[in-house]
Amino acid sequence: MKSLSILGSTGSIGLSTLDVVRRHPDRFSVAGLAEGHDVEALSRQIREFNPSIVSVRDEASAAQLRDMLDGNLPEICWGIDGAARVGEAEEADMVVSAIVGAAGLVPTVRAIKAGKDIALANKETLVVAGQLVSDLVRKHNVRLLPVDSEHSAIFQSLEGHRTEDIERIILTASGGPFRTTPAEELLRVGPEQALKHPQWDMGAKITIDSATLMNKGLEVIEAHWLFGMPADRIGVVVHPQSIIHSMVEYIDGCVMAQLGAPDMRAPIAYALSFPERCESGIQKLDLTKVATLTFEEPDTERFPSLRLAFDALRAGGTYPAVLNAANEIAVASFLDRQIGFTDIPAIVEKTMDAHKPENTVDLDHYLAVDRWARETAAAMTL
Ligand SMILES: NC(=O)C1=CN([C@@H]2O[C@H](COP(=O)(O)OP(=O)(O)OC[C@H]3O[C@@H](n4cnc5c(N)ncnc54)[C@H](OP(=O)(O)O)[C@@H]3O)[C@@H](O)[C@H]2O)C=CC1
Ligand SMILES: CC(=O)[C@@H](O)[C@H](O)COP(=O)(O)O
Ligand SMILES: [Mn+2]
Repeated sequence: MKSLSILGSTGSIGLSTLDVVRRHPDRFSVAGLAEGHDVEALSRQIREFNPSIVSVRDEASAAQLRDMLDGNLPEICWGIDGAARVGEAEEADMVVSAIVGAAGLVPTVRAIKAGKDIALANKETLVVAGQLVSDLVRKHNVRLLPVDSEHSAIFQSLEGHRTEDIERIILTASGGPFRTTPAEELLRVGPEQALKHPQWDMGAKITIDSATLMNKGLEVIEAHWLFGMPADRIGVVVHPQSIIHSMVEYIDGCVMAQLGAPDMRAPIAYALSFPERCESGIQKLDLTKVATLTFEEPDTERFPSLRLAFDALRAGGTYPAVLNAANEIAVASFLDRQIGFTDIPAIVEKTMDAHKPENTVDLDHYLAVDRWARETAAAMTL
């Protein structure tokens, strides 16, 4: 039996994770749950999965939750410290890191320091503090298993192969809802159009990132830290059907790929049950129904965010943390209709230009840079 703490349990990844857990009561149990403000949803999860510790956004939400529950109460905490305590829970064998944004960094770092294996959905953790997190994973001898669909595909395509035989890794991108939208129309698109992802049903922030191609940029940086590949050996190809989840090309020209229906329960089930596999509930792939798989070059003129992420990775140091924080602020402002779609990469680029880079592996330093970039980007949204 593997006991899980799920950080971000009421979100898209959290719900898919709990669906996998529900299918395997003999295999997985829930030690802890952490989320933000959806106390109602959390109370239902507590009744079904009986965790011993939970966390919500603030003290008021904790009081609200306590009033909703009767019988055996779990320990109730709040804030980032509360989420981190859920990750550190003694009975947890593995932590599913699925809080959205850089808010997931501290709980993930503390879970690693507590010796927990990590199933990582929260890509921002590696974008902000990739060197620190990689060092801690080695130091505490824990497993960092990818949940992100592309990285799970690469992880699976690497199995049984030697690192020195890899030529490059190739991330697939759906291209998002604006793949064929002309540049001048991108000036006018709003959140309701950007939130219509062609293939995946996900939280709002990552869905906007998919529309700008920043999601792919963040994933390039995530791949760099997970698989030790330099920027020049990470490729991106647009594949609108999202059936091939990513690929590894070897030095002999052979390419290994992982295919499947676009449903996050597959990579989640793989991370939870690794090195075994378990039934995930996804639809079986019928290639005769898919019929056509197509591929295109990404357009970094219309979608500069992908280029900015490669720039940040090549520049290194604290640049990726700045890229991420400015993007989080710009995406939130776009969702609030304060700025337009094309302002998102413009704000990220200007914030990066204003940054004086530093090399650091210190958590507080990363957090200070994150705060600076948020303030700088926020001033541009007014
Ligand atoms: N969705 C997907 O298919 C994929 C997602 N990912 C990554 O996984 C992560 C989660 O994405 P997704 O599930 O879509 O996001 P959602 O917005 O759907 O869910 C986010 C979860 O995090 C919680 N949360 C947000 N802020 C805080 C906070 N400060 N403290 C505690 N909990 C918080 C939310 O709680 P509440 O809503 O109650 O506030 C919610 O449970 C992201 O990093 C994303 O990039 C990666 C690959 C695919
Ligand atoms: C499901 C998943 O892993 C997402 O990151 C997905 O890849 C987003 O699709 P895009 O390829 O459009 O960014
Ligand atoms: Mn992905």
